[in-house]
Amino acid sequence: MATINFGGVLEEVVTREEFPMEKAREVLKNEVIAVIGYGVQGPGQALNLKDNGFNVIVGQRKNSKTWDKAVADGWVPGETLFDIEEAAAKGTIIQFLLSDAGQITLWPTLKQHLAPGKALYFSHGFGITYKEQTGIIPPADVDVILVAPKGSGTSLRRLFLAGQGLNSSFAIFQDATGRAKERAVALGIGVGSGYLFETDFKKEVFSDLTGERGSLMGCIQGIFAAQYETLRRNGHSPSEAFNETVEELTQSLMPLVAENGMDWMYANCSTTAQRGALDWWKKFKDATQPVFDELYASVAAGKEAARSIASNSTPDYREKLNEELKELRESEMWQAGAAVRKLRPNA
Ligand SMILES: NC(=O)C1=CN([C@@H]2O[C@H](COP(=O)(O)OP(=O)(O)OC[C@H]3O[C@@H](n4cnc5c(N)ncnc54)[C@H](O)[C@@H]3O)[C@@H](O)[C@H]2O)C=CC1
Ligand SMILES: CC(=O)[C@](C)(O)C(=O)O
Ligand SMILES: [Mg+2]
Ligand SMILES: [Mg+2]
Repeated sequence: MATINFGGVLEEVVTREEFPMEKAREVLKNEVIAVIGYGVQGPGQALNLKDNGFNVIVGQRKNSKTWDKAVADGWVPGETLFDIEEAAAKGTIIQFLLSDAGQITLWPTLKQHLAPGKALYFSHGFGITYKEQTGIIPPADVDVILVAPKGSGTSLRRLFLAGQGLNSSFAIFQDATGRAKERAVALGIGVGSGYLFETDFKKEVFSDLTGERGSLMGCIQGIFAAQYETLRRNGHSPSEAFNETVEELTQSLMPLVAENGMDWMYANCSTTAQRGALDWWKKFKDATQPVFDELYASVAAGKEAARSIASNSTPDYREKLNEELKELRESEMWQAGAAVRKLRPNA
């Protein structure tokens, strides 16, 4: 572990330098890693592990679109691709990467394949933390570990192919073999993480649910929609409103934030912009703080989990989500966005 100063707070993290891929391969050399589920995280983690030289198989429902996707990605039925139960039986490490709601349905079946000494791996603290709602209570003689990449499985794969990596958290819920930590860290390195920071299952799920409902996904769409509406109400064209709300942010300003922080992005804007942004950000913070506090409380009370389980367990959950995504896509703002994207010089 390396001790790093994060803004004045010292934290122990794992980097690729002190835990190189060679070491990860050594730790996992006798393991069969069974990746169960081939949705978004499944492909990213399974393909990265395979390309990094680990022994990986995929478990997926036969006669499904994702089974076909797995075949198209190079997994071979009967050799590296199996139905879920067969893969779970073969795996010594079982990466449980079904949707969080899907994990509840499969749990009674999956737990039968958790022979003593195996490791049960999650990429979210959801199933374990909200056990009253999920019923996921692992037997005491298996390791229960987590590696949660902080981003989409799609980005995990893309960044891996570009020679980069997403940061991930890792956690140990249960150490039955005495090897839980080295297994978790080796898997974290193997799936293509940048650096790894330690957490516990509860903190992982509380922060993750807050982040995706908040500034990463929910809040950002809310803020975009509000500003776009104000501009449109005041007679600005869709093109002007979209550029001033989204396109400039994603294409010009966020890359500068990613590169060197907020003050660096500000410093590369006009002094007029800097004056205004420095005056207004605190007002936005104050306006949204109560919403974030409400959100965190809802997460901590298990209400967000309940809502997610209820809506994602219905047979037509995918169609319903797609309908809502369609509504977003067809809103004027995002239709304007589609037109703007087509006009990008490299489009
Ligand atoms: N989507 C992402 O990039 C991220 C996901 N995670 C976590 O990783 C885990 C996997 O998430 P995703 O990849 O988004 O899952 P997903 O929603 O893409 O679903 C994964 C697979 O589960 C299958 N599935 C769903 N219900 C099922 C059932 N009842 N029986 C059998 N198969 C079923 C789906 O067909 C799909 O192939 C979750 O715990 C999630 O919170 C963590 C970080 C990011
Ligand atoms: C991509 C990610 O890490 C999220 C937003 O938390 C998720 O997909 O659940
Ligand atoms: Mg996340
Ligand atoms: Mg999440």
